[in-house]
Amino acid sequence: MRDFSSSVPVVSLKDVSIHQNVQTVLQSVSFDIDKGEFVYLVGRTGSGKSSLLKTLYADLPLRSGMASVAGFPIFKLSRTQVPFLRRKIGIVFQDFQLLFDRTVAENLRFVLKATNWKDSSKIKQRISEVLMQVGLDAASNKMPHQLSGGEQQRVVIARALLNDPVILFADEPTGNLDPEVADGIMQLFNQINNRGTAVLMATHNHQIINAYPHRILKCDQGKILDSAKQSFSLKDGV
Ligand SMILES: Nc1ncnc2c1ncn2[C@@H]1O[C@H](COP(=O)(O)OP(=O)(O)OP(=O)(O)O)[C@@H](O)[C@H]1O
Repeated sequence: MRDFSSSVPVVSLKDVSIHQNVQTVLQSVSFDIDKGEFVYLVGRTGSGKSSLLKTLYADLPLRSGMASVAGFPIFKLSRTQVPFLRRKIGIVFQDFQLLFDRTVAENLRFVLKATNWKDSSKIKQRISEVLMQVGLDAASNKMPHQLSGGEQQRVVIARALLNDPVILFADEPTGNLDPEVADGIMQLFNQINNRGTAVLMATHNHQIINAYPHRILKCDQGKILDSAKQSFSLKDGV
């Protein structure tokens, strides 16, 4: 069992409400995620998983409650602060969102340049490190369409790792993949987690949760249930 007691949580929510326009999607949300923790986010379609994740990476404004992510207070976070928050976190979506007219290396270089990396030898080295980490060191000069779906997802994960994030937010990262490919991606997330990066992953995939058990947060009727505090059934709405 790892000791998380001495560290400040990488995510801390106290009495937060999650909104989509005028709709309140989740209320009275309070939980912490510690450094290096792996947490699943489950719940039926429309229960608020993506809205919660979007709030945490400042794509949806937080309008009530106290929350910090990677050391940033995100209540009314100003637009100018968002890029600084995003440098401390990694985001992985189900649909890969790579730039399809550029090579893998150029996709990664684009992000490093946008986050103020200047030294071209350091850029090259970092690209090679993250591609190695996701098992794609030979794919640097390939175009995304020359890669399989699983490989494209690995590039997206490599991209999320570029700035050495304290937490990865992943929204259904295995949703479009075959079971074996999804399993490989899960193993990769676990390796990344074992190196100390926290993970919050929204998923509907029961098999994955059973194969790789971790703490579970469940969006349920406008509230969050936390497996660290109470037991609940996964059958309904995962
Ligand atoms: N862009 C949007 N504008 C307005 N309402 C939205 C928007 N996106 C989601 N919603 C609403 O917010 C609620 C929560 O949706 P959300 O996408 O967070 O659920 P989810 O649990 O991620 O669902 P899924 O498993 O299908 O991805 C739903 O009622 C949905 O209709």
